[in-house]
Amino acid sequence: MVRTAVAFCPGHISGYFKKVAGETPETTGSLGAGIVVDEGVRVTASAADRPCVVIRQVDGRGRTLSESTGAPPVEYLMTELGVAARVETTCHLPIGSGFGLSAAALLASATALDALFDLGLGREGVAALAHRAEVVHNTGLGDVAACQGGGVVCREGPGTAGARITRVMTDETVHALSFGPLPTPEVIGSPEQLARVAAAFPPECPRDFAEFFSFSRAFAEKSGLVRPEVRAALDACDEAGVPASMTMLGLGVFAAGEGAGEVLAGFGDVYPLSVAEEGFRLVEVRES
Ligand SMILES: Nc1ncnc2c1ncn2[C@@H]1O[C@H](COP(=O)(O)OP(=O)(O)O)[C@@H](O)[C@H]1O
Ligand SMILES: CC(C)(COP(=O)(O)O)[C@@H](O)C(=O)O
Repeated sequence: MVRTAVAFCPGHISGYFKKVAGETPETTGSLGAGIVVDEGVRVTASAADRPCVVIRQVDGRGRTLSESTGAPPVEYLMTELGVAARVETTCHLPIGSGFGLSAAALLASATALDALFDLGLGREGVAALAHRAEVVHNTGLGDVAACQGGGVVCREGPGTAGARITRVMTDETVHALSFGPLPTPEVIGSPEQLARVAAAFPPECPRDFAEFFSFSRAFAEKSGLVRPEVRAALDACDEAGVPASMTMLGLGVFAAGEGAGEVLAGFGDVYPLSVAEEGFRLVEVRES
């Protein structure tokens, strides 16, 4: 009999953020706001002789587009837990493009490993471990905290333990577009970039969806991260009166409201996304 654990975690589009450098990974993270989206990473895990991670990118119909092996942050989870498994991650959204997929892969993997090996970590233990892996590898700061639940989320403290996190639910559709990756470690590992980002940070939580967009856009403009292709798409949204900003940290744009999908379609493949109602979760444990 082979035991397989399946878990899912939604992605997170960060609209704005500010790094908080604590003494430990637990107290390190970011403040900021973003949208937890219904697409993310699905993980299947089964015991193996040695740790192995397979990353699969699929199209809208679930057909495999590419497959690669090895993901240091996910392997770190297994080292820390002292377990060995074959972990397969599947996602449709592009990796490295500001959709928080490293955090989603970590939360879904830790959830699946917890169930597979009966480790008793629970939601808080899973989130704490995933956050540590993310911070240690510089692949993100606030996405794990955000993906503990759904909604338009504002984080007023770093990390997953005790930070004030508020969520606003909405049935709006968000349209997102990616021109390619913007490697997270390059930005959050650079003191100059972080200083600009910190100076651009709006210190309040947005009251509603519209304010989330205006705060995000003001941040994007001041952050110095907008590149020409992103600028062209933002300009087109402005002309059409569509609220839009840049996916942090990726070379992409997200927009909402009437006409958002049509305007972005002029620039590439658009992902229509719903705001997620809940965060990471175990899907099933099956024996076959
Ligand atoms: N779907 C995934 N499955 C496994 N590992 C992933 C996945 N997405 C990201 N990662 C890990 O995170 C690293 C990229 O992190 P990052 O640039 O922060 O991506 P993102 O912006 O999508 O969160 C990858 O090199 C890989 O190690
Ligand atoms: C913006 C970012 C630092 C990285 O996000 P991503 O590239 O999606 O991993 C995020 O973790 C945050 O703190 O808001």
